[in-house]
Order: sequence, then structure tokens, then C-alpha cells
Amino acid sequence: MLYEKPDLLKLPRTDVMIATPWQAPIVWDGTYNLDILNELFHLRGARIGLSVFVIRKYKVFINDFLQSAEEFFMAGHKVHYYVFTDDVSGIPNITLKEGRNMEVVKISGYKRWQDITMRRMQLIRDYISQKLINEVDYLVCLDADLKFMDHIGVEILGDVFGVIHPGFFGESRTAFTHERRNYSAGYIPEDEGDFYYTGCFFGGTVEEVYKLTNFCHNAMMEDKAKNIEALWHDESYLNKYFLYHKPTKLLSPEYAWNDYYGSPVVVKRKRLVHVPKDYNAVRD
Ligand SMILES: CC(=O)N[C@H]1[C@@H](OP(=O)(O)OP(=O)(O)OC[C@H]2O[C@@H](n3ccc(=O)[nH]c3=O)[C@H](O)[C@@H]2O)O[C@H](CO)[C@H](O)[C@@H]1O
Ligand SMILES: [Mn+2]
Repeated sequence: MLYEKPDLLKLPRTDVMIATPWQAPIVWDGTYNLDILNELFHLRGARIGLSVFVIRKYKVFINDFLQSAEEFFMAGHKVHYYVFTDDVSGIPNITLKEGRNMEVVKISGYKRWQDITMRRMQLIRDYISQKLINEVDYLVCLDADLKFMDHIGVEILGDVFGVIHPGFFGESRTAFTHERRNYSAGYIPEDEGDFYYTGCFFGGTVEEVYKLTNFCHNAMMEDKAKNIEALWHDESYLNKYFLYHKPTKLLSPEYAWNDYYGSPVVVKRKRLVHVPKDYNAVRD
């Protein structure tokens, strides 16, 4: 395989941090060679799962989500979609490319939207031990109200990864919307916290995603027993997990963009974007 020799004396990017203080890479455009990575993951025959939840009115998002994933997500690799839904007939039967398949998993859903979003942790955890552990090597967990606009491939994969929220990447700790009540299991003290991670995109090896979802679900149950819920629900507990179990890879906000935040110069590609939604129309 031919490619340009890496140059140890040349920085791939000079405008952004490309590794955390704990030496985890932060993936930005221009920091990786996709040909090398594709070759490595093909040699391993990596099987990649993608989980997405489509409950109640979130059906409106799933066609664009899947069609755009077929175009941009893990092109050329083995992909297994797991679509969790309360309405199997509402999931479009789209034509998938070679090496890709889809499983629709019927679940009952919850009344409150907060429970729908939070219970994903429990459902993912349980489906990993029931089935996924034998079917995929990596699992990528995503919101449904997203559309792929550009390449997302094996450069994202690692033991456990999170995505820096597009609204907070230049912010100070005090601006992070972490859970600050010390009696919540999602609590992060004001002088701790590295980045603010989005709840809409995380993943890793199936074993690591099991640990992450198990932690988050247990933390939620601990709070539920006290009749509290962290400020940003699953996102708050995910941030807590990443504080003490640091991600081994981080994805830049290119991987979870929202046009609400405009077009900062450091963001060269908007790979996955949140579809604008009318909260009152799609929730409850
Ligand atoms: C960009 C980002 O940081 N997203 C997070 C954020 O808000 P969002 O406002 O993006 O959350 P959201 O409304 O997209 O809900 C999260 C996900 O739950 C599913 N769903 C939700 C409601 C429903 O009626 N039906 C349904 O299927 C669906 O897959 C959806 O994408 O905060 C949420 C918790 O408050 C989650 O942590 C989201 O991941
Ligand atoms: Mn969302």
C-alpha cells in the first residue's frame, strides 16, 4: 500500500488541539489518513453496529437518517443497523448496499420523552448482552434526528469514544451545562470536567459500550430512587462517565454539528448535522 510518509516534524493541524492531555486523539479533518485506516479495519474484518431509537413521532427522521447513512457511514465496511422502535411498520424498507443489513427491534417506549431518551442506555446494554456481543465488534449509538452530510468512517473507532458538543468547544468549565447538584449521580464539580460531550453520539467496542451504558443506566436508577433526574438526562450521566473513564478517542464537533452554531473556521466539514425540529410537534 502506497501513501505519503508521516512527517514527525510537521503538525497536521495548527489551529486546534489534536490530542487530549491523556493522549487520546481528537479527530478533525486533516488529522488522519483514511486509506491506512480502511486497510487496517478491513484486515480485521471489523463488524460495526449502529443503534438508533425511533419512538413515537421521531419516525419522521428515520428515512433521511438511513438513506444518508448508506451514503456516508462506514462506506465499504460491514455495517449492522439496529433500529429500536415502537412501530415496526413505520420503519422504511430501504435498499442497503452490500455487506450491510438492518434489524428492527420492537420495544414498547415510554410516556415521557425524558424516559425515552434516558432508557436507551438500559436497552442498549441489555441488547448487547442478549445479542450484539456475538454480532458486532464496535457499536455506534446515535440520535435519530440526525442527517449524514459527509464521510464518517473507521477513523472514529476506538475502545470508547465521545463527541465534543458543538455548542461548547470554545467554552470555559463554568459554561458547561454539567449536572451541578452534588446529590445527583451525574454530579460534576465546578472545577472538574474536560469537555462537554454530546449525548447524541458515542460508541466503542461492544464490551466498552456495555460498561458505559451500564454505568449510565445505574446512575439514572440511583437518581430515580431519590426522585431526581440530571439536568440533561442521559447526556449528563454520559458526561459523568467520561470524567472518570476518559474516552480513548474524541471526535471533534464536525461529527455532531448543528447549524444553529454557524460556521466557525476550525470546522472544515459538517459530517453529521442535527435536523432542526419543532420540539412541541415531535415530543409527547
Ligand atoms: C445533540 C444532543 O446533545 N442531543 C442530546 C440532547 O437533545 P435532543 O434535543 O437532540 O434530544 P432528542 O429529542 O433528539 O432525543 C434523543 C433521542 O431519543 C429518541 N426519541 C426521543 C423522544 C421521542 O419522543 N422519541 C424518540 O425516539 C430519538 O432517537 C432522539 O433522537 O439531549 C437529550 C437528553 O435531553 C439526549 O442526550 C440527546 O442525545
Ligand atoms: Mn437529537
